[in-house]
Amino acid sequence: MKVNNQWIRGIWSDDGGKTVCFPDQTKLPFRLEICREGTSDALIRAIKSMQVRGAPLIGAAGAWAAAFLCREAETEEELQEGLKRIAEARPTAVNLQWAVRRVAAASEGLSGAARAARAQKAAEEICESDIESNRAIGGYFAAIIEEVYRKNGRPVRILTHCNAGWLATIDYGTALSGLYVAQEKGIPMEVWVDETRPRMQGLLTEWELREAGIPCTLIADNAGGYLMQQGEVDLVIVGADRIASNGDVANKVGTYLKALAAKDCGVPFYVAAPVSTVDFSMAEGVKSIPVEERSRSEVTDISGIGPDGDVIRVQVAGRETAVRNIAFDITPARLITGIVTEKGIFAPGAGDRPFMPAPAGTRPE
Ligand SMILES: CSC[C@H]1O[C@H](OP(=O)(O)O)[C@H](O)[C@@H]1O
Repeated sequence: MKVNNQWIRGIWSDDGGKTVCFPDQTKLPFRLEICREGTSDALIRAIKSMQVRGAPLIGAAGAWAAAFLCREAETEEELQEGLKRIAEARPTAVNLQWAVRRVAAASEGLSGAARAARAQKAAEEICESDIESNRAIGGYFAAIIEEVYRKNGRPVRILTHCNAGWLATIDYGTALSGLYVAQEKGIPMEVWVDETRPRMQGLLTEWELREAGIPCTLIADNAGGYLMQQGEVDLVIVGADRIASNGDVANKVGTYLKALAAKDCGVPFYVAAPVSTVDFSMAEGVKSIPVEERSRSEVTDISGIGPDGDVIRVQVAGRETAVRNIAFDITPARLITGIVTEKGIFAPGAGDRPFMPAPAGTRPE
């Protein structure tokens, strides 16, 4: 995306893979600071601290970390231990484990500079395919937005949770990709943006949409159900961190509650994600997908801008307060109208079994 006349991606290399650059998302939307890192350890830290975040972007950063590791490791043991540390940096987004496996497999059997070069090529391929997937996802969801616009003849009112925009990927995003494509087609929209406690990723979505000129309104997470009940939401679109084979979806905490409200109010509820977010080894998600629990400080403290314009954190709950910081929840397939992937839209809640091994010769429409 272009920001302040500068082309920026979730992560990119401008020196032939020696280092990678990425916006520090812990400073956004208050300050746009570009980080530059060239070691696997630095990228592990960036993933854990959420300087880079969002399932596909975590995968891409993990791929680059694995590529850096392939040029750092002096023994096979060091390599395998490092790959494990990268894959375990955050547990819920399956894209991370998937990307590390892809890079490791691509460079297996090679050594030295040849291994490093092949690993880097695999990381670059993962980044490029992410852009293509997201553009395709955007095309499918933009068609749904357009259908609502043609039917109602007014701006389409869309609610989204967390951030699944270009900041969560290499470019375009997943949930927001359809909005960007719809905007290119001249379809008017008005977006309700959940602030998304505790990390407030909704502020990233609001920043993205405002920079893109798409009208949006920031709301408290708990207001979404009321807006749906009052008929002020035409569509809900969210991202995903892991999708089980039956279509159960792990996404930012609060997504499940949005899906329940949408079901109760008859509002179509869509999930947008590349197929790399599907965990084909997992038959169902509600009981099986590992849900990350993060530090208490993300709940007890909140970031903001101080009087002198610096990013500061203030404490909103006491140190003696008991806290559980549950970072994701699982939405059952039965609550999901459609999962928008680069290979099409699937409705597991309506019986589609797109991620189960389809019988030979058949493919869900
Ligand atoms: C395009 S996937 C974005 C997905 O990742 C986010 O989690 P986090 O901000 O903790 O990395 C959130 O679940 C988004 O929907």
